[in-house]
Amino acid sequence: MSSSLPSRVTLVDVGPRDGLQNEKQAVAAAHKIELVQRLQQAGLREIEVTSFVSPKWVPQMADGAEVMAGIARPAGVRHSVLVPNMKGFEAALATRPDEIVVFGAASEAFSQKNINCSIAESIERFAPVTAAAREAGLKVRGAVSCAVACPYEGEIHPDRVELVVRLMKEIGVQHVGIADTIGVGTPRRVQAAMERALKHYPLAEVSGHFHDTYGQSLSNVYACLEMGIASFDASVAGLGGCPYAKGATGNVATEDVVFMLHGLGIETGIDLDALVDTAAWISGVLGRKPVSRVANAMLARRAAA
Ligand SMILES: CC(C)(COP(=O)([O-])OP(=O)([O-])OC[C@H]1O[C@@H](n2cnc3c(N)ncnc32)[C@H](O)[C@@H]1OP(=O)([O-])[O-])[C@@H](O)C(=O)NCCC(=O)NCCSC(=O)C[C@@](C)(O)CC(=O)[O-]
Repeated sequence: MSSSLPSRVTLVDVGPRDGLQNEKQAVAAAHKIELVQRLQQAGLREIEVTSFVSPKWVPQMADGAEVMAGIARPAGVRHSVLVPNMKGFEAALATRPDEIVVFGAASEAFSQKNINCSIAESIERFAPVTAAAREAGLKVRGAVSCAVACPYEGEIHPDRVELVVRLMKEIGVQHVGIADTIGVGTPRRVQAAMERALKHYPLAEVSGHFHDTYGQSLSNVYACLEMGIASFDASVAGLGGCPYAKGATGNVATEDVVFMLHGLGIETGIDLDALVDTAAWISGVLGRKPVSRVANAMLARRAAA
């Protein structure tokens, strides 16, 4: 374990994709485009914009091409999109993402529910996608869902995380994101999963993706910082959930992570006030308050001033 924490951390805001994919109400493409714009203005340099999946499975992401076409593409900001297969890749490629994300799972049952195939079949699908993306000059990230536990199978052993990580490495995936899909992970269990990823990928190419269902996500981010991991997914206003993990709440809120990191003296390049404005804005669009403790605290303090 590293003795000092990283001096700089990269946050990937997954709010436009993971955050909105599970919304019951229709969210206009124009609002998604504005969300990306506001995140960029708040200093986010990595944004997961949308996914190119079946609109029958995830209707909320059916406007991926429109959203990608509508966003500004300033230099220095990386825009990623989720891709499950070659059909998704071809649609994604036409929108010029900087990065694609193939998404597998350490649980067979979740793989079947989420992408309608086994883990082995998913790797077979990801192999040509990864090769084509790299050929096109795009970076390929891999997400490993259910790295701690699965909503259908229960606890997942780190051996199973390592297996998927190794298979992703073998097909040329360049980065792995270790995901606690249902947010039951606690620091030592998350570290155990991360250790397996670090057997196959360097520190700079491993990230954490923690849902906050049981309120553990910030502790898990901290546990990973102690290992030297310096990249995390987070979702503005704590938006989100996965349609195939019922009851799972959103990712750790970006504002909460930024507040903790800045408190630790770790740079993010993110303007917390502007981020809180964004959290308030998108929550207003959705007709509710942000889930983020930091956003609510800062908004209450502003209102009282
Ligand atoms: C993977 C599939 C497509 C397989 O779905 P399938 O039904 O097995 O696919 P298929 O190849 O048999 O095709 C069936 C139909 O889907 C169409 N199709 C096939 N592929 C595509 C595509 N890419 N885009 C658009 N359409 C597509 C295809 O053209 C055909 O259309 P039809 O002839 O019936 O009209 C489906 O299961 C799916 O779309 N699943 C969506 C899963 C998803 O988006 N889940 C949420 C994201 S993952 C997540 O949130 C977890 C993560 C990453 O955040 C980390 C964590 O926290 O765990």
